Amino acid sequence: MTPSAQISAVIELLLTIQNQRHAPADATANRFFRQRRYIGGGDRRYVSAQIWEIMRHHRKLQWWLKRIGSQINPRMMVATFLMLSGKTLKEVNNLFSGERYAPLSLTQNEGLFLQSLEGQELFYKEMPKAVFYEIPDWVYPLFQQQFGENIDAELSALLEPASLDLRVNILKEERNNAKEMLKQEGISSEKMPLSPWGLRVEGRQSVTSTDLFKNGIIEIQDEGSQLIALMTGVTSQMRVLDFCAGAGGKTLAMAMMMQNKGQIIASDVHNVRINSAEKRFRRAGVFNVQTHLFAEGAKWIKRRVKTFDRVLVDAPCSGTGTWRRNPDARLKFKAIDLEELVAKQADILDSASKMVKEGGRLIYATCSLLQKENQDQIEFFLKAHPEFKLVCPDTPEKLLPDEFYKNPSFQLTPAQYKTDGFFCAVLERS
Ligand SMILES: C[S@@+](CC[C@H](N)C(=O)[O-])C[C@H]1O[C@@H](n2cnc3c(N)ncnc32)[C@H](O)[C@@H]1O
Repeated sequence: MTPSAQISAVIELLLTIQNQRHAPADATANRFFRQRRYIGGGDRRYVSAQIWEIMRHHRKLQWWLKRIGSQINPRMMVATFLMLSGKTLKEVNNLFSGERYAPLSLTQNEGLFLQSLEGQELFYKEMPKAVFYEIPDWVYPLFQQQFGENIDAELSALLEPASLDLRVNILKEERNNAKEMLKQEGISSEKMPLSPWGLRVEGRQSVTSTDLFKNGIIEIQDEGSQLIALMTGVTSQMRVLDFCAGAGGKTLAMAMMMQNKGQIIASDVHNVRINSAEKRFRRAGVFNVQTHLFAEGAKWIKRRVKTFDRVLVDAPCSGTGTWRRNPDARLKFKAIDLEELVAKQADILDSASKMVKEGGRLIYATCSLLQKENQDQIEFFLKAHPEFKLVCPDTPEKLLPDEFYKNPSFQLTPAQYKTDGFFCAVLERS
């Protein structure tokens, strides 16, 4: 593709993402490229990288367009992004050439608007902080409350691209060997500082095409997510319920901790997720897990009251802790979504807690950075359930780093731990 045709594709994809507001941007992008097989690998990478950057600076680009008095549309978003990334008006004019496969030529007005951006950068000192950090206005005070004077460091880290984290499946291979095998497949990695199973990959690599991945020796899993599995303290004698198992990321890690023994039930309300979890269990050689799909009005819970040693609630949440990976999610998040999520989490916690046997543990986790979904949720639960109390993790063999044994809960943040943002609390039924 010519550079102009690439820019045309960026504009078209941005428009498609905007028109499909309810779909995640990466899913829309994948569909977009599948329907345009003529876009080769190199062009696809270029277009994806540009879209990713535009999504990461969406609020700032809109702010600039308003400031110069221009219409806000995908074409001007892209042109503005090019100008603020260091291109001159002449270079942008050349890209918007109006020739075959190129974007239409810039109108006189568009040219004037863009001219006023010459010499400017994406960041501007007068920008409100919420714009600067790409946070919805209503969320910014919640982060202020959460982070206090660390807010700038935390929100800057939330703007950085996330690392690619892997968990080695020690049912199949030791971490050192997996690291070597990965290297032989051309992928360098480092041992993670916190998880005993983790490898952090340098740069952007396609690990899913490696033999290690295909043979279930590695899984993609953020270090914070691995720590949540560790906080459950599951062992091979236990009966465990993963109440919101989704596609089974934490179930897999717990099955490994249990050395494929004991019993895990992985439940969820979404069939598609359970199906993909089952495929992952097979690939990982995990056979101590059964799946369960929650149906409306099921008696399933009643029959299993107080029967599990450990119940993990990895609750549906705002995903604010994963905003490094999902720049479009932050643009779509509404106050009403948060209220609904908080109510749903309380409901799920209440149901799941019934299944914990006496002396057993309930582990609550989210990938949220918001107090309402985390600390407040636990406080609310404890008031309604005096039979539960917060306890420190009892993970055997010192698998967790020392600092985590001293507290019944943690809040991980990208700035502090270089993980996604995660909350986890451990509660015990007396
Ligand atoms: C954060 S995700 C779980 C991720 C998963 N544990 C993992 O590690 O890959 C939350 C899950 O909760 C499920 N969920 C939503 N409402 C639920 C409910 N009422 N009961 C059980 N699961 C629910 C969602 O379908 C989603 O898969």
